[in-house]
Amino acid sequence: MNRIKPKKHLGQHFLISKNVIEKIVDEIDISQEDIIVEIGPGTGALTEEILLRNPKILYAVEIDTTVYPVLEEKFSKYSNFKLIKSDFFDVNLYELISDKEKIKLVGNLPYNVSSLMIIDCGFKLDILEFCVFMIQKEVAEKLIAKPKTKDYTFLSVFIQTFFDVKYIMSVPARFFNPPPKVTSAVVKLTPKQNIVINNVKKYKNFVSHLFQNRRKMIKSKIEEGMLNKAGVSPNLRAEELSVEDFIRIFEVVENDDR
Ligand SMILES: C[S@@+](CC[C@H](N)C(=O)[O-])C[C@H]1O[C@@H](n2cnc3c(N)ncnc32)[C@H](O)[C@@H]1O
Repeated sequence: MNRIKPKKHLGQHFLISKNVIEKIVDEIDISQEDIIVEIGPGTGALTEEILLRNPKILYAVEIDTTVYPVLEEKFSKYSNFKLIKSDFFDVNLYELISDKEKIKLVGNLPYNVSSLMIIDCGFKLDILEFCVFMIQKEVAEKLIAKPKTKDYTFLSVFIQTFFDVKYIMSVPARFFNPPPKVTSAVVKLTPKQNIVINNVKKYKNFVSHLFQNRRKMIKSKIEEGMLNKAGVSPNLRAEELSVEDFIRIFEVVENDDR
């Protein structure tokens, strides 16, 4: 492990606490039928614990070419370990499974792109069983934030529309090498049943638009007639709307056939 010098630009902070690693993997609740995709295995700290619990297959997607030999050597005896030598954003998860199969997506995410990776999950709802991620605590707090709080942002609404979010635990910086500047947290995201939004991309742009100039009343962005139809007061600000309000307004706007 120590042969690899951590690379800051790839967000490399390797987990060094066996206890934390075990707790994360406990959350994945691995069975022999599981298809697991790990984002950013690094030198394989989480990977090893996942493989010890014997999933059907573990795809580990890593961008850093220098860790490939380490991973290949360390896990050569595991026939269920597949290293995908790629940027996660270039991987088509749909190609890794057959009909009706689902993926447990996990990882100690690179913090510089963690929000983008989480948002990306909103576009893969139909194939995700759940996600277990280590992220910055401040991002985790956004994921669980309620309206009228400072943490309630675009990310809160977008993710809470599609996922039940569970805050598993905070993880202090000393459990990583090198220690990140911030405290971390483990979260579990489980796709909701009965999601009514079909056009996720449009919804994402819609929520993002309403959060621009978040102090402005929403009537400056959406016609009052539509807000009334959605049963939402036009004088409210985006940060005061519930997730259900966002969904209702979106549906009214979508179904407007003028
Ligand atoms: C925080 S480290 C976690 C490493 C290891 N899983 C652990 O917990 O010790 C993040 C890992 O993600 C990798 N990574 C960064 N950007 C990536 C991307 N776009 N696609 C795939 N892997 C990426 C980094 O090289 C690094 O190995």
